Amino acid sequence: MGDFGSNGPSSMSILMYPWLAFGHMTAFLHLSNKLAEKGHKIVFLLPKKALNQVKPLNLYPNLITFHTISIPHVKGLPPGAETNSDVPFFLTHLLAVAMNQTRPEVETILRTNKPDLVFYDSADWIPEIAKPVGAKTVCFNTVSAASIALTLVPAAEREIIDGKEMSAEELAKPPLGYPSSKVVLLAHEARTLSFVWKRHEGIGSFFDGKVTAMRNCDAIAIRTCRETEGKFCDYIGNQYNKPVYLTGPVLPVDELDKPSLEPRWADWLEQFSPGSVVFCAFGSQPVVDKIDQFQELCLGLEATGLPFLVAIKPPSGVSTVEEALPEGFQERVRGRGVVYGGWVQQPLVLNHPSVGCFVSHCGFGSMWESLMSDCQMVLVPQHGEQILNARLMAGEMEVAVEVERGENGWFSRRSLEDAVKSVMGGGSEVGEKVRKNHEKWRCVLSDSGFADGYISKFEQNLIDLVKS
Ligand SMILES: C[C@@H]1O[C@@H](OC[C@H]2O[C@@H](Oc3cc4c(O)cc(O)cc4[o+]c3-c3ccc(O)c(O)c3)[C@H](O)[C@@H](O)[C@@H]2O)[C@H](O)[C@H](O)[C@H]1O
Ligand SMILES: O=c1ccn([C@@H]2O[C@H](COP(=O)(O)OP(=O)(O)O[C@H]3OC[C@@H](O)[C@H](O)[C@H]3O)[C@@H](O)[C@H]2O)c(=O)[nH]1
Repeated sequence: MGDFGSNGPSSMSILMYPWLAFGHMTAFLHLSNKLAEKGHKIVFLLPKKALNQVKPLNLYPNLITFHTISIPHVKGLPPGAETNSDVPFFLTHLLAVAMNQTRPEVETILRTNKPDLVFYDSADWIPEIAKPVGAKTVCFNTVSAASIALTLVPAAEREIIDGKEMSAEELAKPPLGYPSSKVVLLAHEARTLSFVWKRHEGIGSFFDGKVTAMRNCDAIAIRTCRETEGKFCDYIGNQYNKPVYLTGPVLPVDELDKPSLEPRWADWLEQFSPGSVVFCAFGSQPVVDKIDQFQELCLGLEATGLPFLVAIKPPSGVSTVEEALPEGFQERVRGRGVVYGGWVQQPLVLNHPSVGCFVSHCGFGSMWESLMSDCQMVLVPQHGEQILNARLMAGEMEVAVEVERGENGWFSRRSLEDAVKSVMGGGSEVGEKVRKNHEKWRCVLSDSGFADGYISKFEQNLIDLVKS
């Protein structure tokens, strides 16, 4: 085995197989770009339908090769479903079943490619098929260390009594030794965690899958940094008794220099004064279950009186965002407000000079992208890990405002309007505080040596792992 890496004569060959969700595939691809920049070769496995969307993000087509995988149909899934974007949230476990059925195809690819390393997050059987071909395995987590530490460590195991739902209080209890009292869930929020321990036929629970994935890998990797989540990473390392490699934020900074925002949005945003537009996006998968909450979101933005652009998937039960809009809404906001159900280039929109505020569901990818932008941030998290990310941003880092919710967990148009106005109007104490703190973090994170330092260390960790 020769020397590896940016300074060595030979490169590592790496296979990547992320969970079938755009938030995960994009994070894996950003990391692939960083490793390709250092001369390593990557074979990237993904479903056919995802190829067109992900391909433009490949900055090193000579080193990163896409290999499409056939995702079999599983009874209960919509016909042709291949990624999380095609599947309602409550059917996600069936997509995991479909991913498991790709094992024979992945095994053949592994035997042919014989990579040095395999990166995965959800396909917990990867170590079983990688070992025989001599590949080392890395479980690369694209979600926050805090959300893993709260629910996906051995100490978070729960005794599930079949047929009995866990109470919200039980769900909210952090595992022994959990290192934060701020990044936690309230009882009503913890209900969104019930999926973690729920058993499904053929695949067990989400908890079982993730713990197996992290127990059996050679190293755990997390897309985070010590400065924001050090104590959670240490906790995870101790729980699994294995190394935890950190990649840092892994954002495609150079791409932002390219003036390639689609003209339809560039032209639309251009009409408004600098920092005046509210951009709202809720990630790559359908997250708002209830049409009423979808409408409160629209009405709250309308009430701010500011120009706004919303990129969001339709709520459950309808197939287009237009069907879900409140009555008369489009006429009232014509010229200053757009709700769009398709894909927009989020990092480029966030960096457009007219955009001054980001209303986000607080997915971990969006969290990094917003930290690197100079937008004010309003958080409307929908599910467990997004709520924890929001606590990290609003509670620990104090860089954002989280929208207030009632006892039932619902937010109102008024609470959204208030949150946006608190960060967009001049002279608000909270608005100034989050702006200042955000600016401090942005300086730290965008320092040229910061991200590069993480990636260099990460590359060295991988080289040592492969040689071991
Ligand atoms: C099995 C079905 O899955 C459910 O949806 C899963 C979504 O999970 C996201 O990933 C995580 C979510 C959470 C969370 O909400 C709360 C937590 O405390 C921890 C996590 O962790 C993860 C996670 C962690 C590590 C890792 O390597 C991962 O790959 C994920 C994921 O981002 C998203 O794409 C999934 O849709 C769904 O609710 C369904 O009801 C379940 O049946
Ligand atoms: O219209 C869109 C929607 C999304 N995106 C991009 O897609 C990515 C979405 O990832 P997020 O992590 O924010 O959110 P998702 O809900 O899609 O992801 C999910 O899986 C990945 C985890 O890190 C998230 O925490 C989890 O919520 C971001 O990089 C965002 O810029 C677009 O570019 N355009």
